[in-house]
Amino acid sequence: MNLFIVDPSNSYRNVIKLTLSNEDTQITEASNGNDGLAHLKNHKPSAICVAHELGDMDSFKFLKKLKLNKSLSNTPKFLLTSNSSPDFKRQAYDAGFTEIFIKSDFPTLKRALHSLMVYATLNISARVLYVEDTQSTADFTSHIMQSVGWKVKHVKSGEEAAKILDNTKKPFDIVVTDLVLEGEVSGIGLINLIRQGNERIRDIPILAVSGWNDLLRQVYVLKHGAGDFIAKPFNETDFLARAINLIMGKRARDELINQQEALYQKANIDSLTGINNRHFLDEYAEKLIKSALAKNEGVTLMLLDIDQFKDINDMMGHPAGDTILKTVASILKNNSHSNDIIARYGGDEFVVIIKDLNQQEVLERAETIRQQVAEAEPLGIAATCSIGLACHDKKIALQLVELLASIDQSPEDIELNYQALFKAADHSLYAAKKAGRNRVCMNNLLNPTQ
Ligand SMILES: Nc1nc2c(ncn2[C@@H]2O[C@H](COP(=O)(O)OP(=O)(O)OP(=O)(O)O)[C@@H](O)[C@H]2O)c(=O)[nH]1
Repeated sequence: MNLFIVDPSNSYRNVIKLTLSNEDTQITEASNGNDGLAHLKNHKPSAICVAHELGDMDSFKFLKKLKLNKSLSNTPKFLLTSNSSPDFKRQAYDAGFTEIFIKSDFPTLKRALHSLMVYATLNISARVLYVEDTQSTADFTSHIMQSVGWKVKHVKSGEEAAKILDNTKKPFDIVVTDLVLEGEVSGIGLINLIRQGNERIRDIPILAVSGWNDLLRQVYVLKHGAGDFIAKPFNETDFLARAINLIMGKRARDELINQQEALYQKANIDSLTGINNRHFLDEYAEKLIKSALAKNEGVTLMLLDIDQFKDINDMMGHPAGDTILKTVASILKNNSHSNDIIARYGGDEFVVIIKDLNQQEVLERAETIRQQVAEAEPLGIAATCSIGLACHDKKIALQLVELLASIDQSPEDIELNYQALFKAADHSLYAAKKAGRNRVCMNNLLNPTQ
């Protein structure tokens, strides 16, 4: 960023240079108004800082003369003054200064210049869906966006825009829409379509453009979900600043979502196998089982343990053991339904919670898994597993309720929860191991094996 300072005080200019020495800012300077104006005839800095007393003129006169230079009309002009009286400040704003800084308040000046620098060096690329029915306005605005390197898709109606949003694979960074459009869908209609659309489009920032600069309409448009509003005819810098703010805001939100997702993954996903970990299981299994039991749905807890895994590790090495763990996880995934929970409980032990299958179906699923593990032989290594099941199936649940009723008890009186199912499945697993491994055992809670 280039900063131009006009101040007669050599030492003050040096202090500013020192203050901004850590920023990526080139500073040029002049010590009086005429030298400053002469310099600015051939240079276009990113911002101009002017002291009030310039020796040969004051800052108001300086600014008046500077206004003749149209190429600087969009350049921010800052007044550096020691005069903090409200009247003086008002005069300075009336004269056209963008912002006023108290000379001794270096931190505030530094923050303002830092923001300006971030913005000036912001080289964002963007895909824009631009909806405007008047060709001349569309040409002018498209040119503004294309001149900063944005890719603009221009259409004239809300219907065309909706179709493109539906079909496009790569999402747009922003939708810029006029309120009056060709066809039946208005700009506000399009905003509603986007905000109430599918999850791929409903968060796209929207900049609404209108020929009517009327407050009620602005508020109405913002309430419908536009991120900002700009009235025609607009200034190029104003338009781009609003569009960039919307795009950057969306990017910041997306980054936050990605960070949350990464945190979730770290906390709940087993890094070796990519399936849920014990933390996730402890958090959600109880809720899932409780809700299944409350609705009298069947629920099964499957506990799978690789047989003599320690020997495999010892003989084939830890990395080979890891491959077996990954193979078992993918077999479990391939045999699961979307609402099952699959987790690596720890070491070579896996848990699957299955909803609403009867005993026979659960046994068949477990048997398939056992067989596939035995046949997989990753890296040519034979491995088997033992599976313990605790099945609380629907029919049994009803029998249980009847049984409890006959002894004057209700289902709430018995502890049928995650811990109980886990314990029962663990008994089954123990039974499977004891009976020689590579087999499935079931414990139906009403007829425990132990
Ligand atoms: N490769 C690998 N091994 C692991 C990992 N986590 C735990 N283990 C090993 O898994 C083995 C688990 O063995 P155990 O469950 O005690 O017993 P086992 O050899 O499987 O015998 P049974 O269960 O009685 O059939 C231990 O040797 C652990 O060191 C891991 O992430 N990768």
